[in-house]
Amino acid sequence: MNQTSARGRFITFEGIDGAGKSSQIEAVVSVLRERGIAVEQSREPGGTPLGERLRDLLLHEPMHLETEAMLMFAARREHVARLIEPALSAGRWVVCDRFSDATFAYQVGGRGLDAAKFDVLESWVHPGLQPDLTLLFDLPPEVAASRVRSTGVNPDRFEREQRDFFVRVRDAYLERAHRAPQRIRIIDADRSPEQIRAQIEAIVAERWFA
Ligand SMILES: Nc1ncnc2c1ncn2[C@@H]1O[C@H](COP(=O)(O)OP(=O)(O)OP(=O)(O)O)[C@@H](O)[C@H]1O
Ligand SMILES: Cc1cn([C@H]2C[C@H](O)[C@@H](COP(=O)(O)O)O2)c(=O)[nH]c1=O
Repeated sequence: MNQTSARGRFITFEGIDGAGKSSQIEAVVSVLRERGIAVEQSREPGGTPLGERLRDLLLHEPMHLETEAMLMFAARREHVARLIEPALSAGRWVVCDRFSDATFAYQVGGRGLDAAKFDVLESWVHPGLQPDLTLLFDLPPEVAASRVRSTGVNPDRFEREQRDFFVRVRDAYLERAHRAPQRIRIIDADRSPEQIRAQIEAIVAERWFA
């Protein structure tokens, strides 16, 4: 490991299912690599062999809501220890599809679990670690749902939730963004992929390459 390299940056993408994060993540990773930056692309739940096994359970296996919440954090513990921290410490950037904001949006906002418990889990699992930048893809749940349907892929446990659930998840994300406006940038995701990509590239350039 290069002891003198500066710590890498941690960028996360968030939003309700079908918001359009996946293709834009690829674009950001390409832009960073073109600038010569070493980037790890990852996702949650997942990102490690064990995390991916937990992901499979989380997305497909019926379970108690608190089991779901704790498995999200178990997968995250593994991810932080094995991928995120080693990469950032070695100067590599990490671009990740979802992180703890998703737990506050889905498990607290969507499922109605107690936020205080997650504050404790967060400070246990990743004390002092927050993304440097979070891009929150915001759009009406009905638009997102129609995008999910149009993929033709069998919906998972979360994608099968009803509109009310996604309204609560969206509201929780927006409330979190309003409390941390420097870190969480809201992207109007109900636009063309080209418009969204241009805005994201401008945000990244302004933050680090101006
Ligand atoms: N800006 C856009 N306008 C219209 N359709 C889009 C847009 N962005 C993505 N899509 C389409 O919507 C669908 C969902 O997109 P994508 O998989 O990128 O979303 P996501 O946020 O990663 O969803 P999930 O969190 O459920 O994995 C795909 O079929 C994709 O082609
Ligand atoms: C990290 C995290 C994720 N979720 C949910 C949100 C999504 O429905 C799925 C992951 O699927 P994606 O299509 O790859 O986005 O998991 C959650 O409920 N809580 C979390 O902390």
